[in-house]
Amino acid sequence: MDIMSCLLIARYSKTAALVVVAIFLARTTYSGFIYPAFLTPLRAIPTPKLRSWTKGSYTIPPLSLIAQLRLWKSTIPNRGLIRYYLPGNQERVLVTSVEALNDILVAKAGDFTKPAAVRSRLSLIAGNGLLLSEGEVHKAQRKALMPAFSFRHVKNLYPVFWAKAVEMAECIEGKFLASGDDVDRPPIQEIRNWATRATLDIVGAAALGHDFGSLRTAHNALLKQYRLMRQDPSRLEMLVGVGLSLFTRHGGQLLSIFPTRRTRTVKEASNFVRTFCRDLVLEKRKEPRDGEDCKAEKEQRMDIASVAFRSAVLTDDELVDQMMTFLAAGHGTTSHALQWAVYALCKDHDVQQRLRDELREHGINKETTPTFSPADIDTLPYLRAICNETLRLYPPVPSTIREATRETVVAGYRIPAGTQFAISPAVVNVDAELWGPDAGTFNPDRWMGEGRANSGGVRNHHGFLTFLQGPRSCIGAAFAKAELACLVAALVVRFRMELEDPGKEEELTKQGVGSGPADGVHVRFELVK
Ligand code: HEM
Repeated sequence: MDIMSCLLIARYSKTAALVVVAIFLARTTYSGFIYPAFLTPLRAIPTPKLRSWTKGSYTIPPLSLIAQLRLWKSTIPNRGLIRYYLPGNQERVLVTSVEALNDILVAKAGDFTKPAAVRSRLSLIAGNGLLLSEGEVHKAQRKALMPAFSFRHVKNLYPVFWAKAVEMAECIEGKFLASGDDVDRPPIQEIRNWATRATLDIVGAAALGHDFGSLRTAHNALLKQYRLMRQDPSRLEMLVGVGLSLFTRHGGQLLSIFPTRRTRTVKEASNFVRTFCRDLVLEKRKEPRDGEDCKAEKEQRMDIASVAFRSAVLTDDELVDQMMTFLAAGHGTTSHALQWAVYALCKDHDVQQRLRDELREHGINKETTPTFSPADIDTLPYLRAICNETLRLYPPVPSTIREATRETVVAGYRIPAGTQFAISPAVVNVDAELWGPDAGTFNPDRWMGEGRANSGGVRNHHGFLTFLQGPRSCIGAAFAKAELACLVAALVVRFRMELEDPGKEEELTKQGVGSGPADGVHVRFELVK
């Protein structure tokens, strides 16, 4: 290359670099200052005063994101909506009133979907099943699956929940020590470990008709794949994501196309789970074709997938996606709920003892467990109250997102298509206007007494948002509540539980799916005599 060419390249690369810097500065100024202050069509909606381009509206770093949302809700005067900004100054709207919730979740539910970026990220973990389908496809899938998730049918699954809950307690006690295991099992164990294994086994047996046996084997291949899929993006990926967000709303989606080590690992793990579910469907397909006995046996299968399979509405491929959805939506969430329940019970020994007394009064104790009818679990008011209060104060899905697909109106504000909303059970479930002044404390008694068992005394049913409301509410709510009740009962009847560090305080921190106590809850188990 001659000297002239070198000089030309140097000159043009300098110009190109200057152009990139200029575009970057112009975009930053526009999206960081001009747009949110003067141009956004949402400027009538109140917004936090402080804002920076790198942190968006999150300007109080020691506060978790959830704590920050709660602070805005209680300190910024608003009429149901608060506008805030993510890092990179992407705009989002927090929904704070029951009227606005009703607009988005019920009255105008058809005007909202999960954003495409969220769907494409979640589809790897949860398949393209009920959780992520939209419109008419969703309606048809929901109709096909409703009978299997109805309370009447879920009751048939209680024995499975109870058997697995007892197995978990027995494992903690050390009943199934493999040779080589420590015979003097230490009394302190991490609840997260057992909760994850128990809830995977339960969703396997009750929703898929397959026993993973993960309670008895520490290393489960499927659990490993879910751990791999939950990897957070690296710092570099996050930085690139924020950079991309300056130019496009689809930065997250673009990022997932880059073949980084993380995206490759997540795709491989997703394929593993998909292949596993496909094999299960093939097994179901191959099963008894001949013989009345086999047919009768098949018809007795109560697991959710078998019921859906018998209805013959879903194709095999659709069933594979639904199975992936049940696995993803059904085990982490309940595992987190159990971890929070144990944490709350360890924090209040009177509540723990009162529950133990109730269980015993109803004839449930370690020895008489086999004669106990699992369906009785619904008849224990205090157990139910504790589970509901745990789900209220520590919602395992602390927030979710909706995007307007067309221009619409929410809480009286005109909302353009593309506006994103944060719907946060973690914020709404502790609203003092709905729950009273003790909304932020763990108080199972709010669910006790005349007419309170199902409402907890909340002023409006949208105030309990743990399973959302409306046509996109959790289809597995009855399943999850009964499962949690069995798991809690089986632990409390057998053990007196105390935190390893009784002074430890835990709070909900993360947004999105799956927020458990940060340290997995280290508990000292003492056998109840
Ligand atoms: C404590 C446990 C659980 C909690 C807190 C929970 C919470 C939720 C929430 C908040 C949603 C709505 C998400 C959104 O649209 O943004 C949802 C949807 C869903 N959940 Fe659950 N869930 C739990 C357990 C389960 C279980 C055990 C299953 C199945 C076995 C399940 C299956 C589903 C499905 C299929 C959907 C999609 C429903 C639809 O869009 O029509 N969930 N869940």
